[in-house]
Amino acid sequence: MSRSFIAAAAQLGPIARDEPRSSAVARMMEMMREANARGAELVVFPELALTTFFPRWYIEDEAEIATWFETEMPSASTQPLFDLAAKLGIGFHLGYAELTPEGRRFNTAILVDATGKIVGKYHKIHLPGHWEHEDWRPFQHLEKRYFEKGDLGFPVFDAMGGKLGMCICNDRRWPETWRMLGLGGAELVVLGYNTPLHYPPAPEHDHLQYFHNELSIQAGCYQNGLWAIATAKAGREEGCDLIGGSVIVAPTGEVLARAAGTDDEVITARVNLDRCGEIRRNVFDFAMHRQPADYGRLVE
Ligand SMILES: NC(=O)N[C@@H](C(=O)O)c1ccc(O)cc1
Repeated sequence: MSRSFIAAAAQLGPIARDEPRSSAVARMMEMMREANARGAELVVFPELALTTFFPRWYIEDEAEIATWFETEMPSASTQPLFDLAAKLGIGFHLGYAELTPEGRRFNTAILVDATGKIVGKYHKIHLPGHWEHEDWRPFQHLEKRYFEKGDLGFPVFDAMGGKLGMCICNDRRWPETWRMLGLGGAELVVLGYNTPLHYPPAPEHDHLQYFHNELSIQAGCYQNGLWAIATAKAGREEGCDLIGGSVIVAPTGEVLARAAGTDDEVITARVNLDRCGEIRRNVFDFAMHRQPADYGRLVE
């Protein structure tokens, strides 16, 4: 497979609380067709792409919590997306809430190859928010309540003629995420996010949400010499505004494509994995310049 290909971020607008998975999947299939018509070989969908962002609600009933989770993948409602991808010969990345056969709950992302086969899985490690209902918040962010911390580390997979890694939403703000993926040899990191515009613990930073999104992704790309495709679930979802700003970023840190709105929107750019060398053979040649003996405090 060529190491230079067109890739797409397929940003989703809001998903209503009562919107069935089949509807979200139909919207994603329409965007997959558009991406394919624009020559894309890889489509990146957001975090928790099959439902509304349910961690904004406090739920005690275990049976009700379970309704937001997938027990199999592909499932009956996602099979059409897998079938279309295989028919078009296009790979994709998808985020969803996973309930394992052992009863464990993860915020999960998968990588699916051009034949419709799952070739990689990641469980979100940096879970933001809180565990219990907090009255003072206008909406909750209960990822710590509903998900276990990921147990798979930061794996890197052979795909698209190169090395691909994944992270999810809050992970993108942590330099350690990008460094772990970079050290693992990742040439492209794909990720999805659900980021509220209003940040209740520090509302004075609300106007910086788009900036901090790009700052984190651009720094991660440049400092590790890799590509990123970052896709939002965006728009006013059940009264909560989520940022858009999906981007495709080069190893130089340059933004090559950026979503303009906060609804369903496909953006594309050519990704040439060989361009990682522009950075990895120069300023961030890890073997030549990195000094791990002096970084001990990082893992204390
Ligand atoms: N889905 C996520 O991981 N979202 C987080 C993020 O974008 O970092 C996030 C943003 C704002 C909050 O108030 C809480 C969590």
